[in-house]
Amino acid sequence: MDLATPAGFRDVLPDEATARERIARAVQDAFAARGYAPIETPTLEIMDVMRAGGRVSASPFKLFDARGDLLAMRPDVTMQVARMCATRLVDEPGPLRLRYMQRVFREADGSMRAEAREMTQIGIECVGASGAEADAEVVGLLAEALSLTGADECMLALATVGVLRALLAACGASAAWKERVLDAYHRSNFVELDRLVAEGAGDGGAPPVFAEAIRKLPRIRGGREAIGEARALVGPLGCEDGLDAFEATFDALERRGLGGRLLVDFSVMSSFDYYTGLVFEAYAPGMGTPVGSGGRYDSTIAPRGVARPAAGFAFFLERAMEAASATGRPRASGRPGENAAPREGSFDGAVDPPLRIAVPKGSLNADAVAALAAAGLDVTGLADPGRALIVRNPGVEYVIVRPTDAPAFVASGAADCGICGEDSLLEAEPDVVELVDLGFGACRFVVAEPAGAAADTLEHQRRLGSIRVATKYPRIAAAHYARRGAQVEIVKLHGNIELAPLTGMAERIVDITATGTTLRENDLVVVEEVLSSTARFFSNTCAFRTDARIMHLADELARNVRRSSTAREERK
Ligand SMILES: Nc1ncnc2c1ncn2[C@@H]1O[C@H](COP(=O)(O)OP(=O)(O)OP(=O)(O)O)[C@@H](O)[C@H]1O
Ligand SMILES: O=P(O)(O)OC[C@H]1O[C@H](OP(=O)(O)OP(=O)(O)O)[C@H](O)[C@@H]1O
Repeated sequence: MDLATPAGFRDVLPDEATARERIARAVQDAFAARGYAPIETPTLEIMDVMRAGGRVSASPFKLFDARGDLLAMRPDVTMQVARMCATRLVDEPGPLRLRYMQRVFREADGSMRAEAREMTQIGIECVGASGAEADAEVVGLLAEALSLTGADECMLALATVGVLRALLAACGASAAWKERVLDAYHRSNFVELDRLVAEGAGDGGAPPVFAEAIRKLPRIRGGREAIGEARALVGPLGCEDGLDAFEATFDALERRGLGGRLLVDFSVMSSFDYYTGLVFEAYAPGMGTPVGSGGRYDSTIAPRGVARPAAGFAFFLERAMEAASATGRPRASGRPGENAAPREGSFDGAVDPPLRIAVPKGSLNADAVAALAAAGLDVTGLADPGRALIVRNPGVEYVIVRPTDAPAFVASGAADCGICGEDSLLEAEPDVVELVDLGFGACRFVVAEPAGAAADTLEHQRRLGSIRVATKYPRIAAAHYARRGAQVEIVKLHGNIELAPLTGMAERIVDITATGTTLRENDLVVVEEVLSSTARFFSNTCAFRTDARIMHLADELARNVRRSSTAREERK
């Protein structure tokens, strides 16, 4: 008999269970002292209810019940509370102050399979109260709860979603363009945002003043002054929605003594769909994923058509305990835990732990090293590291990775930021901030088949209803064929993809081509274009928000890209 626990699940031993019990009691007591009453929600939830709030976190376990309803083990509790308030609590006079501590079930995405699939969510919802004091109450309680767990070095990043909504509503762009902008915000893809803005009004985009504001907004960050910066950006366009309330909330939190733990960051709204005002996330030093998050979601609870104000948060007990006990990831030098406060954009290494950058080996390596050197980093030893996998220089630490692994290193927080091809990011779909198109490593993804095989491929398709497509990039290939509505069977290979149609293993391939030499030498021809790719500089989401050196480096890299493209233009 195999005595293992299911993947992503674990037993909790007495030591840890005792600590969990103590912390949970302290946190629940603190919530209760503020008038929050306990609730419980079902472990299984109807999928449609979960989806009512927009994007849902992936639940690893779904099943049909005997009535034919599609159920999921809850990945989140907020939508369940919203449902509870819209139904059985609908006639209760507000404000309702509710607290919970429940297990939730999450599917770790792609490369992050080592993550837990069962976690303990502790949260509150405050329904029926609005205004700065209500918002500050919620944020203040998150800070207090995290302190009670021992994770008192957590930083809180705040934003309000009203500004972006107002910009999109007023800009006059096409619905499709606005949808793409929102999607780029959600995916924290600044490169795509820049591209959409550059498209211009002619292609359904926003006129330049609005487009520029939409591009700049997620880059606004700092302390209180960042609110003023946002105001200066969107005020002239009449899009200050929610900023007064946001400022009042910030003041109220400062009055509660939380000023030193607050970051204003308008990219935080990337992660949310159903929020209508304040949004916030809590980051612990050295941890690659947020410990908790929350916000105001006034229109979600709309019983009998009447919206009810609501705000809340949830945090993961396990992550908070990890943040408290440690220390985050092991660091080769510098003291862990020091990188909580937003830091200045310097690389002197005197105070800060070194910035850790994932650098691709292989064909992108030389250009990546050159770009980092041109941005002012000390790249000594990086071009020729021998068998060393980590190169340490003052203020910076390079981890040398296979390009396909770079997204996993950065998304998990094992590296603060990194470089790899856009193709690797598209394939891994990691939760990272995509910051700069570095321009090098240009290649195309194409569908190819042996020259003269078109008729055979068609016949195969006609007889069997699908064809076999070999690729190293199953997600990119599947997305391409899904867009075209064509049925294929994907054969995943790790290299020398061209062999597949030459040996009868598949009819076609989806693969990278740059010079076209490999296709030519193997007598393959391109039958479709899929996408083109260049190298990207990208960042861990928490590191991006708490470490000012990353934006500084992104700015330097982007400036150099612009400089070389201007020089190229001038030479023409
Ligand atoms: N002709 C090309 N062939 C392969 N990759 C290219 C080419 N041109 C540019 N690239 C970029 O370089 C990256 C791959 O680099 P490289 O060939 O060194 O690694 P790999 O061995 O294919 O990947 P891994 O080691 O991660 O499996 C691609 O992801 C792509 O972004
Ligand atoms: O158009 P070209 O300039 O000839 O480049 C294309 C070749 O490069 C890539 O292979 P890679 O070198 O990454 O090796 P792999 O087959 O092991 O992936 C790709 O898979 C092609 O085989």
